[in-house]
Amino acid sequence: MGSIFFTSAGSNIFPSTSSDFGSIRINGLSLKKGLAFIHHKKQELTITNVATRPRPAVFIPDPSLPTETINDRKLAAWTSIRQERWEGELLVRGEIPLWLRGTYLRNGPGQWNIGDYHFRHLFDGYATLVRLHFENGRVTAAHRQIESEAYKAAMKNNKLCYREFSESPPKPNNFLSYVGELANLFSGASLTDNANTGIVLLGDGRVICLTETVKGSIEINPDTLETIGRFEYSDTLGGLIHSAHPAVTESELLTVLPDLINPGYGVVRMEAGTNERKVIGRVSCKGGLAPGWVHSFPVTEHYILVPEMPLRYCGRNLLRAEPTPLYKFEWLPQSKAFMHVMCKATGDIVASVEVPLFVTFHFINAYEKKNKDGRATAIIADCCEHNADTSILDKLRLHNLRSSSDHQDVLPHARVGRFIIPLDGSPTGELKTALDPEHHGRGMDMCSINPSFLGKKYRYAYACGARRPCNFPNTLTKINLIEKTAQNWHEEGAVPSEPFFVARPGATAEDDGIVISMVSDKNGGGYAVLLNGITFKEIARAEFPYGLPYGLHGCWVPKTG
Ligand SMILES: CC(=O)/C=C/C=C(C)/C=C/C1=C(C)CCCC1(C)C
Ligand SMILES: CC(/C=C/C=O)=C\C=C\C=O
Ligand SMILES: [Fe+2]
Repeated sequence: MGSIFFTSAGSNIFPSTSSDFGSIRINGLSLKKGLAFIHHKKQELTITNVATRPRPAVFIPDPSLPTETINDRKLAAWTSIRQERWEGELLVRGEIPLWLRGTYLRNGPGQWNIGDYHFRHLFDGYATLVRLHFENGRVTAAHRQIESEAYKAAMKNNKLCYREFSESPPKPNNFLSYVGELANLFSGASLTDNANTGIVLLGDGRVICLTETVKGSIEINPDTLETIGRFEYSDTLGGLIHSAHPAVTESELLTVLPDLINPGYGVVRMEAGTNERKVIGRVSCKGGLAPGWVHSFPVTEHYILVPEMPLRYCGRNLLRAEPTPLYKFEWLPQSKAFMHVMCKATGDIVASVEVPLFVTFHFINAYEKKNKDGRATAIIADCCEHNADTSILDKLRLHNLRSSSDHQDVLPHARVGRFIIPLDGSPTGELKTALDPEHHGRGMDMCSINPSFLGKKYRYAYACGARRPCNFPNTLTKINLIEKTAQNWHEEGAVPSEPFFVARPGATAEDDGIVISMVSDKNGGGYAVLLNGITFKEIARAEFPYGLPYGLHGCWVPKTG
């Protein structure tokens, strides 16, 4: 697959690709080779390339391009991107604050097919990056595929070549090749590097896309979205899997590496400006013979928390080529659930407590509860908790996302789960419901906070909630964890992605900023919505000339100078 720029092609512009991604067709205009910048004016667009601007044109989406139509509702969210890359200026409705200067980057699975072969799970898709650049109240946008080895090999060979979240290349047909497969699995050679989940700005300015395989750490250029290459860890720690959500600050990156051979979890720190992870400590599994799934983990000012979910890695399922109900995992309630607390400075485990069974992808935040002498007596850790029910994983199969109608209320219930982990040697911790889940429609995932409050006592969380009936979270919700209330944003038939908080420079109030979310609308279109962080009311939307697939997580690269 060649790189895709818009090229002139008579009166229509097609991406210069031989693939069948489809195309955005712009009539009545011929552009020189290069990136197109598009300014909308209602239905009319002005297209400019770098050399000649502005020239009027009308954007006509190709009606033959697929979007999912369910009961008259078209939704791009669960449909693969239609071309490998695009760049242009968006039509802004409303007013974007002038202080908002910088780039929002969002990662997520955006291509769920290899030719005619269709992936089954949301998490399988090849990574698509989306970029929104805010300056002077205007928004330029782009999307581009991450060129992971897994993606390039699939496109070149027209078949699946690596193990994805739920997909595996076909089973070997004889014993010898089975042994080879085993070796490839345990050396990591057959694992995907499709970095389709997280995206972080390191303290040194590098931007890294992540998935749960260590090899799937890929550096990208935040301006062009170009894949720079694999982020090579310079240490000799190895490790095949890690959390998709490291805790990143200006000075360091902390992450957890589940260890399947010697069941437990390694906790490491990588100083900004280096590629070297150093071990902080290790915690052994308390229940079961395999570690629990660690999609994310919470940190406080002085501690790293390692969650041990009863949804555990399963050696048997890892080896299977065909999918199992819980993919690479198994639900082992008898193995119980634990929270481990590790001191950041020493690596010592200061608490390892049994907690009620839980299922979470995303921890929201955590902080230390202190007594009047300033000593930490407990840790409070909040997460998007799926009521200890693993069925959410099945609901995220593309077939389910594409086929349920709006009227079927099939999204399992979720809540803000609050762990209270005592530091006084008690053997158990608590798991409570932080606020009445009715306030957010009993849907809860894809959370963010004001990043300055990471690890500190905080009041506000932003997340996707539900307006029922629905089959997927369909609201943006601002949770006040002190008042135990929520404010919700909803647009009928639309699917918003993770609300991402950007603080106003100089702000002192926790919620003084804006919240960005990318929305797939019911007509097959898409836009970025901006909400005022305080009022949680919409202040602007920037419309794409096409609908984007659903994405997972974002990061913010501020414009300096
Ligand atoms: C998108 C998301 O939230 C999670 C993605 C997780 C992935 C791609 C996990 C991949 C894995 C394998 C390919 C084999 C080993 C286990 C595991 C890390 C689950
Ligand atoms: C999209 C999602 C859950 C939605 C359910 O409420 C989870 C995504 C996990 C990976 O980042
Ligand atoms: Fe995630």
